[in-house]
Amino acid sequence: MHQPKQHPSVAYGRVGVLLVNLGTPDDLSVRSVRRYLREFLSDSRVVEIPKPIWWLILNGIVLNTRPKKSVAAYAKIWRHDDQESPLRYFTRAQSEKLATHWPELVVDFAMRYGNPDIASRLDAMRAAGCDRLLVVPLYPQYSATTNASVNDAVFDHLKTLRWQPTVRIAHPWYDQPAYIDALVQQVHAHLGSANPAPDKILLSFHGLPKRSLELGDPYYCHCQKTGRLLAEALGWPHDKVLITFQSRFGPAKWLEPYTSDTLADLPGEGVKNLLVLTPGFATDCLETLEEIAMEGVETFKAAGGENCTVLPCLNDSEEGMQVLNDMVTRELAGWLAT
Ligand SMILES: C=CC1=C(C)c2cc3[nH]c(cc4nc(cc5[nH]c(cc1n2)c(C)c5CCC(=O)O)C(CCC(=O)O)=C4C)c(C)c3C=C
Ligand SMILES: [Fe+2]
Ligand SMILES: [Fe+2]
Repeated sequence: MHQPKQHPSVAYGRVGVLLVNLGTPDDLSVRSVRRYLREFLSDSRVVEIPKPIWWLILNGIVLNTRPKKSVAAYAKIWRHDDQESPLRYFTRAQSEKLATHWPELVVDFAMRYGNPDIASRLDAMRAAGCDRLLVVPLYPQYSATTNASVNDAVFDHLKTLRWQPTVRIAHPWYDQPAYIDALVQQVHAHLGSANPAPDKILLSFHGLPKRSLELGDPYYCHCQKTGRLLAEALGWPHDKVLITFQSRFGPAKWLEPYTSDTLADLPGEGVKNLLVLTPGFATDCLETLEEIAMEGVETFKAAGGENCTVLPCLNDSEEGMQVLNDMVTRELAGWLAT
C-alpha cells in the first residue's frame, strides 16, 4: 500500500534559549589548550590581520609558545573537583538555574570555541522540538569580536538546515537597569563590610585593538556607558569610578588605559584601597581569576597599594540570575504572547 511520506518526526512548538559563552579548553593538557587557541585565534572576527600573514605568525610562533604558558595560567584557577574551567562551570550553572526558573523553555549552553559546540547544541534543541530559538551571546557589551562571531557560527550552522527555527539574538544589556542594579547590589554588599572603605572603584573590561573602535565597534562606548550608569546609580563622582582595559594581546595598540598600568600607578597617586569589578565578563574565567584577582592584585600591592578587593563576576549568583531572567523576559515577550 502506498505510504504517505512521513513528516520529519520533529516535535515542534517549543521555545529554546541557548546561552553562548566564549569557550575554554577541555582540560589542562597543552594539546587541548592549543586546539582551543587555534580555533579562537583563527576566527577573522577576533584577529583582523590579513590571513596569510597571520597564519604564519599563528602557526609559526603563537601556537608553539602560548599554549604552555596558558596551561600554567589555567592550572592556577582550574576547578579540579568539577573537572572543568571556571568559565564553563559558571556558564553551565547559569544555564541550569535559568532552566529551573523557566520550566516551559528548553535551556542549554554552548561555547563559541571548543565544547559543547554551537552546532551540536542547535541540533539538540531542534530535536527537542524548538522551532523558536533565543540565542544569548553572554556579553553585556557588544563587540564584533564576540557577539558577531557567535552570530556567524549560529547562522553558519543554520545554513545546513532545511527547517530552520525562528531565531532571535539577545540584545546586549550594558545599560539595562537590571544589570546596573545587580552591580550596585554587589558593590553595596561589599561596602557594608569593607574596612577601610575603598578610595576608588576600578572597572576592568576585556580590551580590544584600538583599531576596532576606529572602525566602528561600539564596545568601547558600551563599556563607558556601563561605567557612567554605575557611577550615577552609586551616587559616586565620575572620577572615583575608573574604567580600564585588560588582557592585551600582541604588539598593536589596544583600548586604553590598560588595567595593569593603572594598577601600578594608583598607589603613587594616593589610592591605597581599591575595589575592582570586571563587569564585562558574565562569568569568572582566566581573565578575571588569574589576570586580575591574582596578577593584578599583586601589581597593585607591589606598587604600594594596601587593600585590593576583586568582586566575583555576577555568575549564577542571585543578582546574576536576575539579570539573565530579566533579559529573557524582555526578549521573549513577543513570542510568549502568541
Ligand atoms: C587576540 C585577540 C583577542 C580579542 C580581540 C579578544 C576579545 C575578547 N575576549 C573576551 C573574553 C575572553 N577572552 C578570554 C581569553 C582570551 N582572549 C584572547 C584574545 C582576544 N580576546 C586570548 C588569546 C585568550 C586566551 C587566554 C590565554 O590563553 O592566555 C577569556 C577567558 C577564557 C577562559 O577559558 O577562561 C574570556 C572570557 C571578550 C569579552 C572580548 C571582547 C570584548
Ligand atoms: Fe579575549
Ligand atoms: Fe589574560
